[in-house]
Amino acid sequence: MSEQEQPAIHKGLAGVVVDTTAISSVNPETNSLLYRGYPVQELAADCSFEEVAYLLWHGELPTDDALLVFEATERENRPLDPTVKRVIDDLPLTAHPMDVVRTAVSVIGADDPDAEVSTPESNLGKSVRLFAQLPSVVAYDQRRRQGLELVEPHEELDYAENFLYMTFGEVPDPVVVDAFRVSLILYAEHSFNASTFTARVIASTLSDLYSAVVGAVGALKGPLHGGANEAVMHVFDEIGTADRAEEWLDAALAEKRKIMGFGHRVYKNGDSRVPTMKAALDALVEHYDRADLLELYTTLENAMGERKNIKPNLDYPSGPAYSLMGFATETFTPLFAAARVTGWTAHVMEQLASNSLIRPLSLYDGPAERHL
Ligand SMILES: CC(=O)SCCNC(=O)CCNC(=O)[C@H](O)C(C)(C)COP(=O)(O)OP(=O)(O)OC[C@H]1O[C@@H](n2cnc3c(N)ncnc32)[C@H](O)[C@@H]1OP(=O)(O)O
Ligand SMILES: O=C([O-])CC(=O)C(=O)O
Repeated sequence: MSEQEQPAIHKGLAGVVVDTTAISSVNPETNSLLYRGYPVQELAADCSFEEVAYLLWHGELPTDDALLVFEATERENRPLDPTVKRVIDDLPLTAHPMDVVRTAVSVIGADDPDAEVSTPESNLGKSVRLFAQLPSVVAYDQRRRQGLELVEPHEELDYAENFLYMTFGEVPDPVVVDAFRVSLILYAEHSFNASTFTARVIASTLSDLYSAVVGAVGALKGPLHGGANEAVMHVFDEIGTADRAEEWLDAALAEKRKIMGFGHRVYKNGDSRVPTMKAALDALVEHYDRADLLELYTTLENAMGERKNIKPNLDYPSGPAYSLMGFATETFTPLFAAARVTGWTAHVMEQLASNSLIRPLSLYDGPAERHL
């Protein structure tokens, strides 16, 4: 390219279509999200999280027989290897829980003698193993921070029930289990978001699946992406009560702060997943009798609409929902990671099935050539 020709720069890759995908379709025009063609709202209403994971990986919902086999495999894979437990135990409590998840995925990978085998069957096996073990990692980390013993997985419980059981030592009310199941389904997949794209970049070098997931966890941690669900709760704590929300927002906007849980790179008119998660939050608010929390939620949402016309994203209702369920705030993004590992690994396998090294160009704007 000559010096005169100035290529278009797509900062943040905004608006750039880099590849095709058959896994999900995010449609801001119709405000819809489809997983393998199915509206996510229908999946959230009728499916278990196991069925949705199977759909993302295989392209079709499981038959009854296939589901039984898949559920049995997931349950067998839940217990953590002693090496993984030991490494978690050795990590300081000052480490963020996302650092624990990132390290645990790395150790699970390093412990796998087939880590370097990259056939579709082997990668599917690794995906199921990570899917089954991340709840054990996340639940154990929350418990150890509270000085509690690890709760071993319960093989008669489904994924969502068992996750809550391992975290809290009991299966909560069905209202809570259902809200949790819905959140996992909504968080599972969202096309070429930053963490999934990170996983695809790593996979495109023909690195292993575990490395791709480690990178994705790192990308998800940031507050402009998955870290926002944790950050929303810090905002709620900072504001305190609904009557202080408008004043807080005006001050935050005056300081040019980004308001966590609002805005989206693709949806500019509202996130398709929010109404479903908001309904789950409403059910939790009623169950726990926390109208005060809902008042704060609504006041801030309305004020943000009036001031900036910016709508909430999925992290806005998920943060307070996870808080009501009893999760520690710093555990919210690990919950997102546990759900999104389904989408990440589906994308790694899709990338590998039709690979091209991901390597964009940049426009140099440093010093002109010079010599010593
Ligand atoms: C599940 C998920 O990962 S969803 C995303 C979770 N992240 C968050 O909630 C963090 C808060 N939100 C944001 O920072 C942004 O909305 C992002 C990063 C998600 C999307 O950003 P972009 O697509 O790059 O939007 P962009 O930054 O161009 O915003 C356009 C305008 O809206 C403003 N804006 C966007 N989001 C916000 C926000 N949350 N608070 C305040 N202003 C905002 C920007 O400041 C910008 O204003 P300007 O034109 O006056 O400079
Ligand atoms: O799509 C995005 O950019 C972020 C998002 O909502 C997600 O990953 O769920």
